[in-house]
Amino acid sequence: MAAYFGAAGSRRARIEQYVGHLSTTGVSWGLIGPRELPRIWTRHVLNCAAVGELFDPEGEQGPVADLGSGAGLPGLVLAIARPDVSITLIEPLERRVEWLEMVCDDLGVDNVRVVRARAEDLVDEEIFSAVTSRAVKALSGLVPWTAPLLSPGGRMLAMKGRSAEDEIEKAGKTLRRLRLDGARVVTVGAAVLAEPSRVVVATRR
Ligand SMILES: C[S@@+](CC[C@H](N)C(=O)[O-])C[C@H]1O[C@@H](n2cnc3c(N)ncnc32)[C@H](O)[C@@H]1O
Repeated sequence: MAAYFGAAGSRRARIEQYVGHLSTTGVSWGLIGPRELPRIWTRHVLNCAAVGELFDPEGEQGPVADLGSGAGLPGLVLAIARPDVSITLIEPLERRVEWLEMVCDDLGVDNVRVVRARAEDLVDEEIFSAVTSRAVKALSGLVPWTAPLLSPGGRMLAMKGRSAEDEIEKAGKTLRRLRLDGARVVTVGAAVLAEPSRVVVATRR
């Protein structure tokens, strides 16, 4: 955990506070299943924090969006781990947005914005240097939501499981049509996690 949140200090305190919210109101509001609680750190928090290994260590070029953020995974975890990066959490469901706003307020994070919207409704309104996502849609459906939100040179960072390579193959035409180049699977978190995270990375031409 120290690798992403420090051994002590505000990032460490905030991530513990966030896990406190996830394990209480996160469950009672239906954002996370009670059966996830025993593995909340490994399978959710650290697994998501590992995506930050793909951010520029000197700071991202522009703001980052997390598409379909749900309970803030991975977006809010990344915002806590990387207070130097501005992160917009995009989520269409009112109740989830309300929970995210409540939690962000309580944590006192000032690098996070919560936007209630469907990704496809933000086209031509918002541009980001990276767009993260986890468990939102298969890649062939996710690419049309992600690509229009990226600046030239911006990167899609889509967390995926074992199906990642398959999904890249199936989305080949869509990736080319929407000018996302070099789609590949990158493994992150190997030094911290027994099961490292897998991220599909592609760059907007
Ligand atoms: C399975 S949940 C995953 C939530 C979170 N990323 C996680 O890994 O726990 C999928 C999320 O995508 C959101 N979503 C569905 N359609 C969307 C759209 N068109 N644009 C943005 N988000 C959407 C849902 O409301 C939901 O919160």
